[in-house]
Amino acid sequence: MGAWSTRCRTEATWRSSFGDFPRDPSSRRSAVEADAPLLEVRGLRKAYGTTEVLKGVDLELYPGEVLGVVGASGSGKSTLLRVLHLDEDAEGEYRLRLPGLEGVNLLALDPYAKARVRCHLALVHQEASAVLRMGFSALTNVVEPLLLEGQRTFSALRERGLEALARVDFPLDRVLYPPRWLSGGQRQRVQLARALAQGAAILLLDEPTTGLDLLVQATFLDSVRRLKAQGRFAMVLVSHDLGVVRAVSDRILVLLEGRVVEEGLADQVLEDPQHPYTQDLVQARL
Ligand SMILES: Nc1ncnc2c1ncn2[C@@H]1O[C@H](COP(=O)(O)OP(=O)(O)OP(=O)(O)O)[C@@H](O)[C@H]1O
Repeated sequence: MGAWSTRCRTEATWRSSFGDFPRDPSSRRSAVEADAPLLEVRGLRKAYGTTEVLKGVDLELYPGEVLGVVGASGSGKSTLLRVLHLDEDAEGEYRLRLPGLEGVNLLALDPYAKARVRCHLALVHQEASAVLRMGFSALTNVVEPLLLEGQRTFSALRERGLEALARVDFPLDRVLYPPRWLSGGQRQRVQLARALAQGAAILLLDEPTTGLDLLVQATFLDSVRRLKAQGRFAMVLVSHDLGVVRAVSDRILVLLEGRVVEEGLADQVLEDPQHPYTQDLVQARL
């Protein structure tokens, strides 16, 4: 089997291959050394026509950490997430330190191989319709990755979906509602539950709290923090809101016109910003 043909190991396939799914996800990633990046990007370039939007971005994401990405409107944050989710072609190197993918530059894979790798990556998008099927129920949306993997036992799918939804505090009396009947916060929880059911290693969050009222934002961020504490995912969080980024991020990366201009521990970047743009950003928030 070529490296590119690696399959995601959701709970269902894990059980059939290895017995009980490990409850502590860190044991599931024992192949990943704690001090080595889970995700590594080098010299990432992305252009639309003649306009270069990402101009040589380097970044690392370590197991269990949350990397916050901030920057001005148009600096390339969402483009970066789309490239990380393998939705866009780009130049450079992008590696995931996961079994079967060591040494593989994901940007060089063909579309079919990218689709297989994508099951390690999950998106939570400001616009739920970018991730969810708005006409299907919340529960169907959550178990869809398992269906695509070949799971057909209704009771097992239902149990797995309900478990994922409960884990992110989704109201279980609404699991049969389609997303268009749900509130913004509930839609974001469905996306989180889907990522859990999928067994993704990396969660990519694009402005996940934009448009939510403050209380809903706070409870959503609590769920994200809990998933982080449980070591469920490593996460890249894009937000224009420094408060949101500070609430959950271990490190922060600042993008300006497609380049990383500052990077460091969250407290360090926010309390002692070095680049004039970051200084303005922090100042503007005070
Ligand atoms: N599909 C596309 N075709 C052409 N240009 C695009 C496309 N997608 C994004 N761009 C351009 O790339 C640049 C970066 O866009 P991107 O959405 O990544 O920025 P951003 O930092 O996420 O901005 P915002 O905070 O406003 O969402 C913008 O100038 C945008 O117009």
